Amino acid sequence: MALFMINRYLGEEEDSESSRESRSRALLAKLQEQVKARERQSTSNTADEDDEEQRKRKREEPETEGVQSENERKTDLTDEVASSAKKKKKQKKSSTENESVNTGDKASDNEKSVEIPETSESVLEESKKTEESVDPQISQEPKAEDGSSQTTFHILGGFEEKTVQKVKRVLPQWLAQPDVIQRDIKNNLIPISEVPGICLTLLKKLEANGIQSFFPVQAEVIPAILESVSSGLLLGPGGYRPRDICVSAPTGSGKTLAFVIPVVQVLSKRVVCEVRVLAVLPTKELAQQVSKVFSTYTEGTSLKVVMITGQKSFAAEQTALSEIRGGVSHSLADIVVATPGRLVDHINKNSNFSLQHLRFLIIDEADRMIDGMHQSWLTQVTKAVYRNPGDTQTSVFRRILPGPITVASLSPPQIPLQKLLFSATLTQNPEKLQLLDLHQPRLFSSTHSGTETSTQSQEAFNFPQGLAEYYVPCTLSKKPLIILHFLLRLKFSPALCFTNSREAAHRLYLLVKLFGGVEVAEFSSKLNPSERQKTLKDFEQGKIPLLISTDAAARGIDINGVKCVINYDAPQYIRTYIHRVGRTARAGKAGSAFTFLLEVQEKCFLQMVRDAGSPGIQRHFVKPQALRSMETHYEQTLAELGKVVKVKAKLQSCLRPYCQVFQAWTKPVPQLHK
Ligand SMILES: Nc1ncnc2c1ncn2[C@@H]1O[C@H](COP(=O)(O)OP(=O)(O)OP(=O)(O)O)[C@@H](O)[C@H]1O
Repeated sequence: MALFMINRYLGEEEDSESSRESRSRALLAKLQEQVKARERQSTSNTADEDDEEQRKRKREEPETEGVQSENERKTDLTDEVASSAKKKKKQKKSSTENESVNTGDKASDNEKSVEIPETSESVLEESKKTEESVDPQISQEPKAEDGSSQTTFHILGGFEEKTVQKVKRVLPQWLAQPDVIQRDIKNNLIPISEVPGICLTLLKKLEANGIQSFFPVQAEVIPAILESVSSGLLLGPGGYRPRDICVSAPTGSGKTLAFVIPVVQVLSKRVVCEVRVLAVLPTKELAQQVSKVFSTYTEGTSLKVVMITGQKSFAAEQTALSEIRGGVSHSLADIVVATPGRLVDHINKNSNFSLQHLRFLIIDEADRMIDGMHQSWLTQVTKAVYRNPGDTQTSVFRRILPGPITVASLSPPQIPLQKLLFSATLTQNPEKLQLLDLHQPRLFSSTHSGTETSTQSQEAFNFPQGLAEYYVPCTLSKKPLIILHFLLRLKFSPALCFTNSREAAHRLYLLVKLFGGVEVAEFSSKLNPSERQKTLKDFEQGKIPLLISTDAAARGIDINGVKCVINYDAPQYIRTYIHRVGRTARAGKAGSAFTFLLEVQEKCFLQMVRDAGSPGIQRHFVKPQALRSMETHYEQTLAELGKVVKVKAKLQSCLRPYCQVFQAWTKPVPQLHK
């Protein structure tokens, strides 16, 4: 017996007219009977309503001239069937109040299925469909009077409307149930002496640097890292592998010290200088910042911190990393702070740079570092860590890639590699985290709704406790005026203002400078590293009350005393927003963030911020009268700016050929090979 019967639709011409006619009539008669029977059953009220509806529909249908055609009569009948279906649906609805959305949708599908069809064939098909969905009893009946089965066409690839069920996120246990870190810094300070395991030397250093108490993230994470080295400080028993640690805590909550303190303490017991800590950060500025903190806490010890970010020449970095003594390379660095690009360069081109003794791999701004994984820096690091040296036999230990545990794999002792991840916006995307190849990770997070989050479609993040968020409804032309109003009238300074591009930052910088009355500087990748460093220093020291920046200063940069962050251009991504506004309200202090929004941006932006778990963003409206007195001068400044920009553009086009010649001159001469 055939499993499927396939009926081919042969078109109207192919079908015999008479048999088709008789079949139609038979079925319609049957349907008519059933409809009447159902009508009798239904309550008079509902019948009245539906009749009225039907009459309305009929009135709406275009009047056809002449005698009513066969098709129209059939359509009327089909409508009757539909109306009876509706009645049944209404009855059902009233009886079961809490019917699911799906049921409702099916019913609406039924309604759709009785829309006026064009051919008699489709009339039959449609009426049959209606019957099937309305009443199973009726659906069994469409058979011709002679008892022969009906020809049915199964429409393949039809588009039925279905409500798509919202997919609930199911997070792995470690992500869904993290160790909770308190968000409120001020009320959860822990005196440094109360945190177990920290040596006296470090406690003294902390005090000397003005740290009396630990912030919540430090009080939780420092003991956890110290505990993970307790079963094998540097060299553990075979198979020993501590859990990797992930930390997701708000911006400015003190994550840097949370890894610097335990790592320095662990390393203070080392005998031979080898690269045991590698901290990878996305930008030079951040690497410099972290390197500075490491240097502060390693001062007075034999531990060496080396930064490889490309700020110095490759050769200079090579010299800082290792030296050759007695024909053998010796490491001069215990802690290496690097940017991914330069790190990969050293792994591939510097044969004396060894990561075979690496104990801690610190990935700060971890979500950003995962996104930048296209450079495959992590794969290169892992390869370098497990690269077997030539003298494997004579080596005290042999480092092999972790794999299935066997007696053989457990016997030789080896240094475990532990990953420490930090971010204010650590991703919960398991696919992305998979790239990091974490070992039994343990998460510390201040997103309290660990389990709730798992049911949300969007990730929730951490916002600093002291942050007040505002949005400023404005028009494009009024944006610069509002900035000037904030700085000149409301004295919102020091203020860090973000734009979405270098060009926008530069234009705004020129405009504010020409307007006068406020010292302003710009910060972007256009400046060279030393210029950037100087600008940040001047801003921090209060010499510049307004710094206009691209997202180059959005992440991780710790500038003391920023009172106000202004999003001149609304950020497109929630992560960018969180990092930008996180440049204020740091270390438990208060701060404000203002986001300028055009009317078209408001709805989406506010939704995005709310979905991300913002405690609340308020409206800050700037009255037009407040700006009026500045308008004339502003118009003049705009005209002046136009001239300046034109002159600059001309100069640039004139200078371009000279620049090209100069570039050609300064290009290194290719080496001639023999
Ligand atoms: N225990 C502490 N007591 C006082 N100040 C502290 C303490 N810990 C950190 N700080 C200060 O808090 C500021 C923010 O710290 P840090 O830069 O480590 O924050 P973060 O969490 O890394 O922020 P981001 O996510 O923006 O990078 C720094 O200026 C730091 O010196």
